[in-house]
Amino acid sequence: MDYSIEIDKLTKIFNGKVTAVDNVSLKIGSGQIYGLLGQNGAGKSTLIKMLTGSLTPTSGTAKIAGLDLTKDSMKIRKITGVVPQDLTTDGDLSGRENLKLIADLYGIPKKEALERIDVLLHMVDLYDVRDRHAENYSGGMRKRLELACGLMNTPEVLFLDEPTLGLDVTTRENLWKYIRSVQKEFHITIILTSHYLDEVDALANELSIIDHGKIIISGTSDELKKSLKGDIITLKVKNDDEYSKLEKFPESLEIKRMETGDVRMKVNNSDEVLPKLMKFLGENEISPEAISIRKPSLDEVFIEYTGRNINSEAGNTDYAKLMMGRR
Ligand SMILES: Nc1ncnc2c1ncn2[C@@H]1O[C@H](COP(=O)(O)OP(=O)(O)OP(=O)(O)O)[C@@H](O)[C@H]1O
Repeated sequence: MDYSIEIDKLTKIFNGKVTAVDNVSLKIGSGQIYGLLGQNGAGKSTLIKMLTGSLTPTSGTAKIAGLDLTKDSMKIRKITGVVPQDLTTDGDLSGRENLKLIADLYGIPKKEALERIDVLLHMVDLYDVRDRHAENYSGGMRKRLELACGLMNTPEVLFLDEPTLGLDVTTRENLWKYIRSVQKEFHITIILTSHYLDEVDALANELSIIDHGKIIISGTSDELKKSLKGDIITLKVKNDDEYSKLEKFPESLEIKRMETGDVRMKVNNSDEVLPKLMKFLGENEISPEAISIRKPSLDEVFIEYTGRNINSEAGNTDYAKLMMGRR
């Protein structure tokens, strides 16, 4: 396989204390959208900043399109595009002026720059508002302008750091359309960081889960889901005694207690197992406050490998929940 990015034991320790990226090794194939999925503070931005040359690694190496991160940093800047988390475009300039500014920074000849600006403005559907000040764009339009800026130097590799952060659901999904079309039109490799499971699931051909600076698991979304080998039943039990009794349930393939105190049980087929579980609960006088059943999904993968929900505040609203009403 042809690799766009080869990372070898990359580490970043801030102030000799905070290990933001911890010994990461990863190979990313050319021409795909690769997702780096992790909670806030997991180390995604730090990894991207090292790969794009804005942070020096504490140790380790990486190659971008065959170029060495430490030796060829200038060349790497020329062949990579970055759309950072924060807005970089100037609100006092129009969309077109912002793109012109980037073209000047890259030293792109004027005629070529003007042609490319038009192509990009059409691509992100901003051509009609090209002369409007960027500060008057909506959140989604502004992000699309950022995307176009990241493409101005026709990069081989494009880094998108939390591209839809802070956007509403509809605008996020709309932006996904543009990200897909960029990858399709330009055949470039896109590295996308996100803490939105649905985003990574929808866009990435392959992904890695990053937690506390480490890569926990990598693969396609389907591979990761299949690795769960079964359905998950989560029970909110009252105490250790109930947990000990539950451990004896014969149909359970695996059972563990989460940081939240919930019990997570893996079973082959929840449809068949559930009636048996209900009988077992009754016979053993276990009365959980809630039971939820989940088929393999990317959020389940995240919980399985990190022990936590990716967005604890979001709660469990996504899941089919079976409440038992015994509060
Ligand atoms: N310049 C810095 N100095 C000290 N610590 C830092 C610095 N930058 C990041 N960190 C720490 O490194 C860890 C990883 O941060 P990073 O921004 O890479 O995470 P992230 O996964 O991108 O999250 P987010 O999306 O919220 O930015 C965090 O603990 C963060 O506080």
